[in-house]
Amino acid sequence: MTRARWTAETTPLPPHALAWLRDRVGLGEPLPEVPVEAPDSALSEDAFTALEAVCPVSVDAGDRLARAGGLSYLDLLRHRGHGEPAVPDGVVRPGSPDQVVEILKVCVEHDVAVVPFGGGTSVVGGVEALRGDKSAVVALDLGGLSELVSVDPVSRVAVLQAGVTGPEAERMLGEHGFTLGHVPQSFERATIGGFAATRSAGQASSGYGRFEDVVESVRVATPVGEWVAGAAPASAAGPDLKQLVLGSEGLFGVITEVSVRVRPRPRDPRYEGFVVDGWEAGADLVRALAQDGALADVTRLSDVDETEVALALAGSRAGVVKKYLRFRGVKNPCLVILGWECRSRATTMRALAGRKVVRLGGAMGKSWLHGRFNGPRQRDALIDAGVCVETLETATHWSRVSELREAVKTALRAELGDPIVMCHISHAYETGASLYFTVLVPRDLDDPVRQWERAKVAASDAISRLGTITHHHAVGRDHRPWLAGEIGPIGTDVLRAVKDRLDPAGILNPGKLI
Ligand SMILES: Cc1cc2nc3c(=O)[nH]c(=O)nc-3n(C[C@H](O)[C@H](O)[C@H](O)COP(=O)(O)OP(=O)(O)OC[C@H]3O[C@@H](n4cnc5c(N)ncnc54)[C@H](O)[C@@H]3O)c2cc1C
Repeated sequence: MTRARWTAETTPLPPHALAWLRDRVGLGEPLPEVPVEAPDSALSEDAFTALEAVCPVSVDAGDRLARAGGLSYLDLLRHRGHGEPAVPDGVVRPGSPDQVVEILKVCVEHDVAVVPFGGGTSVVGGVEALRGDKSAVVALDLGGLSELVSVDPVSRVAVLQAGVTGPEAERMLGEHGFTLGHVPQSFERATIGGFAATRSAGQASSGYGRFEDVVESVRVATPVGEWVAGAAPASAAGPDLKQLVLGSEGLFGVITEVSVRVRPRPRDPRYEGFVVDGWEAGADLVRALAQDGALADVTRLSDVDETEVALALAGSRAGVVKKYLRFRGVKNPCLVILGWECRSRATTMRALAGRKVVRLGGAMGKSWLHGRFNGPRQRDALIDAGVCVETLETATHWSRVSELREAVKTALRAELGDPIVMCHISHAYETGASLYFTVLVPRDLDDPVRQWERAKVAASDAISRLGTITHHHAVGRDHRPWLAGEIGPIGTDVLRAVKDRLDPAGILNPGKLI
């Protein structure tokens, strides 16, 4: 596993995409890759021996570097030698929930901080190996908790261990005829425990729900013992404590098992492309679908910039599509992708009737489906080509969606000059929607780290004025400065009180969330 790239093999950008980038964005200089070294491990011999008595532990430099941070743009730069990665002093690999409980006891005893590490796909510094005030820090790699524990086909509930990855969950559930339907763009690497710890949202969230919507219960190892939260499909037995664990980002305990609602595998999934004229018309359309109960499982609206890029990257087909759209009188094309897996296509199509929507058909839908995981790979290629590329996300109410989109674009332009800022809605609700931004700008070779840090602060200030600091990437270390403003001092105190009760020694994931 490498932290510097999404996959071992490079996926080069096609020549037409490179030519378009050079023309529209301008390419920076390729970044020289500087070898990164791990500092010596600070794990004491006593701590190492006590941990090893429970499960395998490694202090190998390669193992530690492979778990030094997540996969944000700045993480990737650090692993190419620009900026300092926080490297854990050891990697601990439990094989069962009971071993996790034991490890936490040992870490309390030996003053060792613990960073739960699922797929390591955090883009907000959630898996930074920060030591806090402890003598050492270990990455708790949950890859060994990789089983489907049980399936209840009558209730349609399955129990999965925390380290199961997205593809493995689908493979194992598929053998029973079920799907979880949770497919974020990080699907290939991210884990069930990570989805739960960050309240993740998949691409078909309008149909299957966000991850917290599918969780029935969680099994959590805490430094004060094991805790199971959630007992029934619905309950009025006080506040929903499992919701306190969901989104706790490894600060309250280590999630070892998650019981989830599953659905029969879709028999005839269908994805189609449409185009509307202009962002406002598109946002109105998605709002109407959400408020009339007519959303497709996958409902995505790209703004003009994102649509332009999608068409530019599509190569030769783009010319034909553009010609057709001109013929249909579309001046500002905004691409809409709709996909039906469990919801009714007929309901959506009835709601579309009478609206000014151009149908591009199944080929465009299929093209989105085939490219749905390309983002991370293309990001590697873009970084190689001298581009600063990163994403931002938020959610807000419908009445503020367009204002927030403009505010983020303005903030980024003020910091970055003339970047391309693409935006899409990928998760829609009756009362509002998420906004997801992708930023492309030639990388500043003198100080590539500071270039993005400044832009991120400006964009986050704009986001937090008008929406939530995060819709699905979570808080981690990077969004922490904005959380208190969103939840207020009492909210912060509540989280701190829970943390103090469950983790009195403060070993779990220091420096994140609160
Ligand atoms: C290219 C890319 C695309 C992405 N797309 C999406 C997307 O579409 N939707 C989305 O929601 N997110 C997305 N993300 C963000 C990220 O993938 C999610 O936050 C994901 O849920 C993290 O899962 P993970 O297993 O990789 O967790 P990690 O990155 O390993 O950990 C994330 C946080 O959870 C904690 N944690 C992990 N496992 C446990 C556990 N078992 N118990 C307690 N705490 C734990 C960690 O300490 C950390 O704070 C994307 C990231 C990348 C790099």
